[in-house]
Amino acid sequence: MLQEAPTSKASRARFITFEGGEGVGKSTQVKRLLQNLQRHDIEAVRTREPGGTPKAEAIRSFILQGRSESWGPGAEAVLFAAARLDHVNQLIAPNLRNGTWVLSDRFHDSTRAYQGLTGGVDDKLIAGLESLALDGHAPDLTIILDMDPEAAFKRVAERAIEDGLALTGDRFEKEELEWHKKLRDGFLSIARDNPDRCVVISAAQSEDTLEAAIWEAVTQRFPELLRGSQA
Ligand SMILES: Nc1ncnc2c1ncn2[C@@H]1O[C@H](COP(=O)(O)OP(=O)(O)O)[C@@H](O)[C@H]1O
Ligand SMILES: Cc1cn([C@H]2C[C@H](O)[C@@H](COP(=O)(O)OP(=O)(O)O)O2)c(=O)[nH]c1=O
Repeated sequence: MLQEAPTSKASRARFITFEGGEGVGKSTQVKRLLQNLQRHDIEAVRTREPGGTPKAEAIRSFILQGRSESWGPGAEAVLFAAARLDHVNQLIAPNLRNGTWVLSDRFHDSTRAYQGLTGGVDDKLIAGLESLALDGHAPDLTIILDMDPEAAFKRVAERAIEDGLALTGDRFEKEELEWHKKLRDGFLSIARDNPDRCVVISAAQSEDTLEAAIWEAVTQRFPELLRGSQA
């Protein structure tokens, strides 16, 4: 009978998540990290939350259009977890099993920060939803992009003007500045509580400088990348 070769720790596919407030540059940096990994011959995919699978994208539209707002943060935490469960089962776990690295623009820390620490949902409910939805697939590394929310909004507005785009804003982007400051503190407290998994990087730098800082954090955490040892 054929036996699967054991995957060595050095060659195991990694799951990396990006977290932080609105407009700090997560999507931009997820794309850049994907390219950097591919340049090092690492198979990788990028995805996002809420979303990543057709069912989770349906939940994303429902929430971000504001249709669940009146249900309150507890019910919204359940909806985000339902989307996550499908995302983990259908996309994240199968890719990791096949040796493909997964980069996700937001993941469970967003529920913890938005619905839990900022929205006031009980920690026990958040923890229960987390263990249900993750099913053992905690990220290997979480990059938290940190920035003063006022400066981030200014940057997004300037970029929108440069690109001739209208600023719209979804359900959460419309919250007050104080709320966004609390959210920032929430992400920083998650980083303090999970020092082995989380790295905080200042997002108040150019896209290129930030990309280099993220690459340094990723290669420090996974030195096998520089040895070119993905089996
Ligand atoms: N380091 C940066 N400096 C200046 N502008 C940036 C930087 N990173 C991203 N942007 C711009 O800010 C806006 C939000 O970036 P994005 O990557 O979509 O953020 P997020 O995914 O965190 O919401 C975009 O217009 C993007 O081009
Ligand atoms: C994954 C997740 C996202 N969210 C919120 C954060 C964002 O406001 C929104 C996702 O919208 P998105 O447009 O992806 O925001 P951003 O570009 O800032 O990442 O959903 C939660 O409140 N809880 C969650 O668990």
